[in-house]
Amino acid sequence: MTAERTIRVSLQGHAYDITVRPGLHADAGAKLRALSKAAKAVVITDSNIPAATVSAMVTSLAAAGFAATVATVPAGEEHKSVEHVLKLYDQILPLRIDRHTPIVALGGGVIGDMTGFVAATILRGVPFVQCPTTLLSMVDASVGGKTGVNHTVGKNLIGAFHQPIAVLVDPNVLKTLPQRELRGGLAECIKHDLIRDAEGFANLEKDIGRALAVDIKYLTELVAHNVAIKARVVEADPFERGERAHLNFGHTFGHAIESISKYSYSHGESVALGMVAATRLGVLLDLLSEADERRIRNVITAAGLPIDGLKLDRNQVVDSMAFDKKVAGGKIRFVLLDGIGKAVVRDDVPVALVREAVESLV
Ligand SMILES: NC(=O)c1ccc[n+]([C@@H]2O[C@H](COP(=O)([O-])OP(=O)(O)OC[C@H]3O[C@@H](n4cnc5c(N)ncnc54)[C@H](O)[C@@H]3O)[C@@H](O)[C@H]2O)c1
Ligand SMILES: O=C(O)C(=O)C[C@@H](O)[C@H](O)[C@H](O)COP(=O)(O)O
Ligand SMILES: [Zn+2]
Repeated sequence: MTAERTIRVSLQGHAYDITVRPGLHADAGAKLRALSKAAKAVVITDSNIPAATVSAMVTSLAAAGFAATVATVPAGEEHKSVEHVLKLYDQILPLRIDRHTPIVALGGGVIGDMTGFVAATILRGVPFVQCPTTLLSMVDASVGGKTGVNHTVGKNLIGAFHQPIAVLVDPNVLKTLPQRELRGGLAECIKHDLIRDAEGFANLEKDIGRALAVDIKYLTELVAHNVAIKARVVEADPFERGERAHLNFGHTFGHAIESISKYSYSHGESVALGMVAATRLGVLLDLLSEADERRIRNVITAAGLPIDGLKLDRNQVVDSMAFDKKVAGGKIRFVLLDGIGKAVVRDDVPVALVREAVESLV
């Protein structure tokens, strides 16, 4: 049996545990009961989450004395919108919840971000629990309290910071996850090691095949490793006033690609391409060696993620980067690598080099 791992996110007034164990969702109700006396709970999920995963959660909540209602949105990034948040309010408000009623996010990052936003805004704020079901949401999206939705102008442009009261990760649910989604999660794992952990990156180069083979023991360790990296960054800078921007490595290019492609590139695929472009920019600025660039391209390829073949209007991609939330004083702030394991932020990158980096994706 794989041991339970607990990673504390120590935020003043908003501390919580991330618990990781195969089979954990059977105990989700009991874990939540230790944090809440509420009589009701609401589960938000999407139309692709296997029925068995949803009913196991409802059963676990009921066994702990929660009368649970399920609210469902259609699956897909294109539904991460204000319109679907309104539909969730329509489903939840008639249930007569109160300010203590916990809302459970059961799904990938789309569900986690939307549920967090609903929880931040309904009745001016109710508690919520992250029960991530994709690798991407286990290693990244469920932690740190960034919640929100997309706008036609760009990714995640509407939202709020709202921390969950617990993150409950059951890696067994990854057995039903499509391979494309598993690969997407590896993009954020690669990102975490690139910005903070050179040794972790070397381990990932060696072991990435175990993730793709859905080795649950390995995936449990991988999730624990990644959430520990993310938790330390979020603790140091919960509202992204400084070093939290490092978690955006690959996202300035990535969000532009995701949005311009109308989400035909998934978040993980867009971040992979974004990391390739940001890596190229690092080489062009003499921060990173070509040998390190080869290692990065190789591990992204080994994860089954794209490094080129971009079929989008390059000017549109560059233009869309102006909507990045890290823009300050009209300047785009790029997260770059100053070697593997170390991130830096630069706001002095010539646009010609940005274009060259985007060209390298074609
Ligand atoms: N808040 C954050 O810090 C943060 C971090 C990273 C990404 N994100 C956001 O997360 C989103 C991407 O999340 P994602 O990659 O999880 O995508 P997703 O939520 O769209 O899930 C991908 C697909 O997998 C399906 N699925 C989920 N779990 C499943 C399971 N166990 N079995 C079978 N199918 C399953 C979903 O229904 C969906 O169709 C983006 O919107 C991104 O902006 C947020
Ligand atoms: O938690 C963070 O901080 C991140 O940047 C994590 C990213 O992986 C994630 O995609 C996040 O939603 C991006 O945030 P945004 O502020 O650039 O919209
Ligand atoms: Zn991301």
